[in-house]
Amino acid sequence: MTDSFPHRQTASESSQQTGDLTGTELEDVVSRVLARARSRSESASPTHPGDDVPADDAAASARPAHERLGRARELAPEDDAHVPSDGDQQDLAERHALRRVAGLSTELEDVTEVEYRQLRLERVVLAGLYSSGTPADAENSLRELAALAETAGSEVMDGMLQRRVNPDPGTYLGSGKALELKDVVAATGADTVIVDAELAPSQRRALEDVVKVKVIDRTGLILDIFAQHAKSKEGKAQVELAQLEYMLPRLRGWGESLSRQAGGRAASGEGIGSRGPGETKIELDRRRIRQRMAKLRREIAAMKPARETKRLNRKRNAVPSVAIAGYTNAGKSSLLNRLTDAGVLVENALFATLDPTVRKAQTPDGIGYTLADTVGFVRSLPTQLVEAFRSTLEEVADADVIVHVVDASHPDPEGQLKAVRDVLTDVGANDIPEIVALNKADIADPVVLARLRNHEHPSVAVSARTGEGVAELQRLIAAAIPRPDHDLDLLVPYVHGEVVSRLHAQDAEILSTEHTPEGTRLHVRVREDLVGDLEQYRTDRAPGGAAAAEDHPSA
Ligand SMILES: Nc1nc2c(ncn2[C@@H]2O[C@H](COP(=O)(O)OP(=O)(O)OP(=O)(O)O)[C@@H](O)[C@H]2O)c(=O)[nH]1
Ligand SMILES: [Mg+2]
Repeated sequence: MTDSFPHRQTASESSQQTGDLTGTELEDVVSRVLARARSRSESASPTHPGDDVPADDAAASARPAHERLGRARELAPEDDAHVPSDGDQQDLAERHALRRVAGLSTELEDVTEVEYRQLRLERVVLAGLYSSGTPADAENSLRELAALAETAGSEVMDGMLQRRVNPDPGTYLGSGKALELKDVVAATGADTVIVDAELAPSQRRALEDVVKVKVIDRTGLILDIFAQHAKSKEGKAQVELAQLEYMLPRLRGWGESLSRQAGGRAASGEGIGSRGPGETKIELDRRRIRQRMAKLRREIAAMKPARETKRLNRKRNAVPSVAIAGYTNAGKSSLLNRLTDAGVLVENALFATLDPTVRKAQTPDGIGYTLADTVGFVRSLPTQLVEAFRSTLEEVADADVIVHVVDASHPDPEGQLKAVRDVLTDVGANDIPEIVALNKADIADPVVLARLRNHEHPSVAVSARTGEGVAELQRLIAAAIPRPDHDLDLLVPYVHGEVVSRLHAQDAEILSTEHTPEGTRLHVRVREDLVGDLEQYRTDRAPGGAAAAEDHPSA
């Protein structure tokens, strides 16, 4: 049917005129990107798109690895099996129990709800441009977009890439490609197009006018995922703020497509949705959005002190802090679970973690430290989100050591390393000592692992799944965290036995212990904050310290 359209040229014609990929190149890329979507629609699963784990994936893992790589995934080419070290994945059950059901809401309570409803995704077609990079780069980016779309709960029907030096200022894609996209949309029955870029509001509108379905961009999609996943009060507020910020300049466009959706009813002026927002309404909405944003900013600012206090407390007690950072789906939460038995949510989805967890951990020689899980990073993380999550990311900026987790089985681990480092630089965390954990070593290509190990120092190949390399990672962490550095000789009278137990509990390195008639003699290394408390027991600097201790027994 599409062949009858004059703009559908043969591959070679079109590549001469618009600089598209050649026919085979394009076929190649798209077929690889969409292999999974296709295999899924062939299996014609009657269930909800999000519930398709069993049959499909079992079949996929039975196929040879090179075929499985064709899955439209940044996601692992694997089932979602959990290993015991993942702990109880209660959050996962909860998340899966709550699925979106489209089109249920009928009444709009306030303007923000309009936007949320606008973003509800179902069957989507992806579209991207590639200018300077290789086809492989473009393919990776489109794969990632497919994974993001799936994480947001939609089904990817098809994808298109156009080779073009600069985006079309009007419709982003060239006008011919835009029409072609319209055909693909019609042929697949898609209701949404997702563009792999941040579109200017006018581009989004113009493209929407061509393809006749809703168009959203990468930023809108990521914001949508964050909105679905945020759980804590602060996380929710931050995401809403980012969404509103993103929406504000685009308000007019949303309003228009909304009134278009209302269709005939709007024209005949009856019933719900008939009052398409006119200019005045939009002005009003803008003001309400600004007010809401101001309120959210105040709320977030008010939540900050609690976090700050906690962090300062940790600093005061000088417990070393380690932050786990890395690209989304790299296995950060899995690794945290491995290192601490935390039972943090692990999911083969992008941005599973939005509410960072801080856990206690210990080096093999018993030095305590905190280990913080963080929000995953992604290429071109929307600036609105970097802003909104700055306080979360500050947790990283404040760490003594960063464990940078990379998915070594990913097609472009170097690109992920760079994307993460860009954000780290953004939040001022670039000079913190970094340990690179090359995760998923169980399924990674040994050649890639070797290449990464050569370039990244210090680095270690690990598998959160099998536990391989985790002991080595623990050793690297132990070597990197600040150690207690005050060397003291103590004599603690037996009546003050609690001091000795406190030393054991409090991250002191106890180098020697000797029981003498006067009390316990210890040679220890402690952190600054303990030195004052121990002054009265010191035999190295304060001669007669033991006697002093008798005079002023500590509480
Ligand atoms: N084969 C293999 N899979 C792993 C390994 N580590 C994690 N995974 C899988 O990778 C997926 C993502 O793991 P998570 O721990 O949720 O990743 P994350 O970095 O916390 O992801 P976000 O929170 O979404 O940013 C899950 O399906 C894990 O089971 C590993 O060492 N080997
Ligand atoms: Mg996580």
